[in-house]
Amino acid sequence: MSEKRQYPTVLTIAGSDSGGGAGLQADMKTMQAFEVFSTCVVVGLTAQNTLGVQGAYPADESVVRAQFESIMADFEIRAAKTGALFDERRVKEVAKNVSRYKIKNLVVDPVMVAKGGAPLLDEDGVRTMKEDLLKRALLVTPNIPEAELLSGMSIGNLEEMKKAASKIQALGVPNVLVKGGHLAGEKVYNFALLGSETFVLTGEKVNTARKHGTGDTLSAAIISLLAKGCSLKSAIIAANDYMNAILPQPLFTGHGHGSLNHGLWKNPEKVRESLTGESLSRQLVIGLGNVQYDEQKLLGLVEEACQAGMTVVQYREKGEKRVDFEKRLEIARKLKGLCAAYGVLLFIDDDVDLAILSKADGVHVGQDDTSVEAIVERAPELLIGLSISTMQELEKSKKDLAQITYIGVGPVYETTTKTDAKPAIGLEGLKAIKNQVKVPVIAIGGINEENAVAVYSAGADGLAVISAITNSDHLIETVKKLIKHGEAT
Ligand SMILES: Cc1ncc(COP(=O)(O)OP(=O)(O)O)c(N)n1
Ligand SMILES: Cc1ncsc1CCOP(=O)(O)O
Ligand SMILES: [Mg+2]
Repeated sequence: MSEKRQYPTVLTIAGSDSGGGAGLQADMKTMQAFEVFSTCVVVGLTAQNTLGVQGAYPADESVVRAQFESIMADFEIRAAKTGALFDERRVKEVAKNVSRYKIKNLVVDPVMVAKGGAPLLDEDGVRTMKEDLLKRALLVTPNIPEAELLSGMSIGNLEEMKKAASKIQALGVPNVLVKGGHLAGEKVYNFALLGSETFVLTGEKVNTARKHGTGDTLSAAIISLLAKGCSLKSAIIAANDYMNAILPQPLFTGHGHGSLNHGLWKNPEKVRESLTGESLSRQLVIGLGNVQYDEQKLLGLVEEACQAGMTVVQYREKGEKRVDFEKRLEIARKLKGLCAAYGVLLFIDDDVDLAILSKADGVHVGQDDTSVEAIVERAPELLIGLSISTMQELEKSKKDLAQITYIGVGPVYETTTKTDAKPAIGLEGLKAIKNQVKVPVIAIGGINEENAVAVYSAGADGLAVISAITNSDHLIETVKKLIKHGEAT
C-alpha cells in the first residue's frame, strides 16, 4: 500500500435509515460537513421515513465481516463509531472485528430505541454491548434512557447523570458522555466523565420535533474531529457547538419529524445567517508580532483564549519583523485547526489569499485594503469584517454593508498597539456609528476588562482586543469579565 499520508478517514458501523435523517446517512453527512472521508459497515437496514420505522432487517454476520475486511484492507481508519447494531449476534460480530483490526478511537453510540419508539437493539444485545463492546471503546455516548439501561439506575437530574456515568465507566469504557436532552428543564445538560476529569456542556433546548438523528450526528462529529487530531475533550466541545448551531435550523422534509441540516456548519450563506450576536462578540486580534515572535506562545495563548470563551480569532501579522507568506500560511492553518476545535471563527487581517488558502472563515479588511466587491467576487464563501473609523468612511461603505458580517469600529480609545491608528472616536463616536447601521458593530481600540462595560453600554455588539489579552496575567478572569460585561448590557 502507498506510504502517502492519507486524508483523515473515518468509519461508521451502523444501520441504514432509508429516510436519510439518522443512522449511517446522518453520520456520513456529518462527516462530510467536517471534511473527513467516510466509510461504512452496514449492520442492517431499516425501512424508515420521517413518520417512523416501518421495518428492520439485520444484515447477515458474514456480510458485516466482509465489509470490515474490505475497508480494513484499504483504508487507514483514524476513528470509528457504532450506531444501531440490532441484536446480540451483530454486537458480537462488531466487537470481534474491532479487536481483529485494532480499531482505535472507537465511539459507541449505544443506539437502543428509535425516536418513535421502535427498538433498535434487543435485550441480549444490550447485555453483550455492556460485556463485550464497551471495553473496546474510547467513549460511549448514551442518552438518558440508554444510560439508565447501561447503568441499571434511573436518572432524573444532573447528579444522577454523574452517578450513572461512573457506573458505566466501571463497565470498562474510559470515557462517558451522558446526553441530558430527555430531562425536563429549559436547558440541556450533557455530562462528560473523561478519565477522572468531569465537565458539563450546556445547550439550548430547541423546541422542535426535528431532533431525529441527533445522537448519530453528535457522535459522528466527535469522531470526525478525533480523526483530524483533536483531543477528545476538544472534539466533544466542538461537536456540542455544532449541534447547538444546527439544531435551531432544521430542514422541513417529509411529513413527520423532519431532519437536521447537517451541511449547515460548512455552508457559508447559512453560517452567516445563523451567526448570532454571541458568535461574533469577543474577538482576539493577534499575530506573532504581538508575542515577541514566539510561535508556541501564540498558539498557546490562542488555545487558552478559545477555551476561556473568546468567540473569534483574527490573525493579524503586523510588527517590525517581516513574516513571509509561507510562514503566515503555516500559522493560519494551525490557527484554523485550533479554532475549529472550539467552534471559534477565524478571520485573517487584510490578506484574502491567506484567508482562502488557510480555509479561514473570514477576512477583515480596512478602508484601503481589498474592496468588499472584489472579495465577494473572488471568494464568496468568506465572511467579511470591514473597518470604519469615521462617519465619512461609513457613508462611503454603505453600499457594502449588505455583504459584510460586521464592522470593526474604532479606535474607541487611544491605543499604542496599532502604530498607524486613526484618532480615537470615543464612546460618542461609537454610538453615532451604531445608530446608523443594522450590521453588528465590533468595537476596537484600547478596550479592556474595565472599560468593556461602557463600550457595551454605548451600543457595541462585540469587542475586539489585542493587549487586553496579550498583556493579561489572568487570561481566564479577563475573558470571564468580558463575557460578564456583555451579558450585563
Ligand atoms: C475588528 C477589527 N476592527 C478594525 C481593525 C483594523 O483593520 P485595518 O483598518 O485593516 O487596520 P489593520 O488591522 O490592518 O492595521 C481590525 N484589524 N479588526
Ligand atoms: C487593530 C486595531 N485597529 C484599530 S485599533 C487596533 C488595535 C487594538 O489593540 P488594543 O486592543 O491593544 O488597543
Ligand atoms: Mg487591514
